Amino acid sequence: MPTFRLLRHYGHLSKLVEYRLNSTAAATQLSDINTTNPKPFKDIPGPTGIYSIPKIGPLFLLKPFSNYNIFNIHELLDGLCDKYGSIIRLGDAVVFTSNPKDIEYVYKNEGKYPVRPGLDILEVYLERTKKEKGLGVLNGEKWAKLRHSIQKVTVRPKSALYYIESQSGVAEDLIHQLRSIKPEDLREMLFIYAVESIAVVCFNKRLGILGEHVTDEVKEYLENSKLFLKLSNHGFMGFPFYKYFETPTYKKFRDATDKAYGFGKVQIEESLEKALQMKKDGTWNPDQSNLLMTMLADDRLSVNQISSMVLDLLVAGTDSTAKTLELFLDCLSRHPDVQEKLYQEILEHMGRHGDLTADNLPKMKYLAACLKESFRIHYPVPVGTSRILPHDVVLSGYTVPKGTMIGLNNRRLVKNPEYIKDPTVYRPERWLRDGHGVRTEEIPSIGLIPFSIGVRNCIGRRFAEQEIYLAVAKIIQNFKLSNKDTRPVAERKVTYMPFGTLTEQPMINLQERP
Ligand code: HEM
Repeated sequence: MPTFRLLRHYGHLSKLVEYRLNSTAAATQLSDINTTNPKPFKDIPGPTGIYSIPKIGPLFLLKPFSNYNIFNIHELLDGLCDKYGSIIRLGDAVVFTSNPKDIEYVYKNEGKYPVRPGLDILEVYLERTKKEKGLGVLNGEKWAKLRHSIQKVTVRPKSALYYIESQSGVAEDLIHQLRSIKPEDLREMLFIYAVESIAVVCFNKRLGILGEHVTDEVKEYLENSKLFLKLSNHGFMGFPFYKYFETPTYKKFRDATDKAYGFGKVQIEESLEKALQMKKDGTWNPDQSNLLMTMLADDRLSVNQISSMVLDLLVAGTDSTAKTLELFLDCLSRHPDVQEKLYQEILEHMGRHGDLTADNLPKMKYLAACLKESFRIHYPVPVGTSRILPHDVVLSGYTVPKGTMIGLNNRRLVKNPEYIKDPTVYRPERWLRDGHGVRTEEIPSIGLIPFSIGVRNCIGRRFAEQEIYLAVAKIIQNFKLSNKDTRPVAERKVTYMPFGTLTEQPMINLQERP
């Protein structure tokens, strides 16, 4: 998610309570909705007393009044669901639901221009520095226009396959690096891998940062992009003073973002120069996927908009993928049986030394099942996505007024024994289909949607999945993973910053296969 897109959707209770939109979008009237006599909003179960004070009540659920903050908000929500059920109301403007029917209903009613709660600190930064807003910050028609231009080259099933060969080279370099690293360096290495891999898509070139000698410039970029993510999270909590003056946190955020953007900008300028030259010379083959060229060919987009969009993808596409990889490898390292089965699939389709290709990737069904199960055990985001609808809806029999922030709690849904057998067990087989295309276990189709669905779903899904498959297939082809920590996967604590990451460093041992 675009990292900051994700940041936009989750938690931010102080911000969420502000949302009551007066949308003019075409509205489905309550009378259209399949419900009779819905109960009023105020009857939705949830914490009462000070917690239900309009606007500020939900803030009392968080630090310093409790042990919860934006990083462990999933634990707060779990506790509330245990107490109140699948739909809960927080204060006067926030609802979370893990009822699959509600989730489906919200997506069906999200409208042409779905709205997610925003990440204001980034928006404030972009406005103050007079930078173009990317997909991460836009809404309405402006969002739709930009989305339309970019999704042509990102969401088609084959979009990512165009890059598979170059990204496979990045995975090869990762293996080389993994041969000599200590377990405690794995997290950093996966982050660098994710940057290098998405850069292939964004700039049509290798940055060359997955090498022995990482330059100071690259180190600075890595540090600042991490700081950017971390501070974006901090910006969520409490009253948004940064909107009115430059608070110390805002200043740190501003400096980190300036530097992270600065690095990306240099890359973009170089790549744009080449792309413009190709356009001039007529040497660009439009059948060849080239994100920058496709955007340049769209006269409706300015060069500044293109730059900001590419930066959006770069930032959004790194931490998300790196953290998912980390959680996935941690699951595999605790399940030698699963690893062995996956290794056999790799031998069958890729061979002992071969690569993942556009031909054999679709055959790797077990690999895909393993990733799905990893997403289920450690949902990548603390809830799911969220929406602010332009009209009233009825969820779980209660009226939910327009403008309410509706958190779709898919994370909770895919851990609920009502819908998933043995939810704490890592069992990729549950995602496999039999010869008739039927899943071995019945699972609600709306349950596991880590990239979300609908017109505002994750634009980078194909790239993220491909980068993860490339890395994991190569890692399992070359190493046996083990873990000194023998706790079951479901007991591993995850912190959301904003993507799920192991609270304790992953301590995975990589043993070279003979
Ligand atoms: C495992 C990795 C990833 C996960 C779990 C993830 C998840 C998500 C989710 C849940 C959303 C919100 C969708 C919604 O509200 O309906 C989202 C949006 C988005 N993601 Fe990802 N994402 C990942 C990787 C990426 C990558 C690699 C890129 C870029 C190449 C990317 C770019 C975006 C963008 C630009 C949006 C905003 C789309 C919009 O608002 O139109 N994501 N992502």
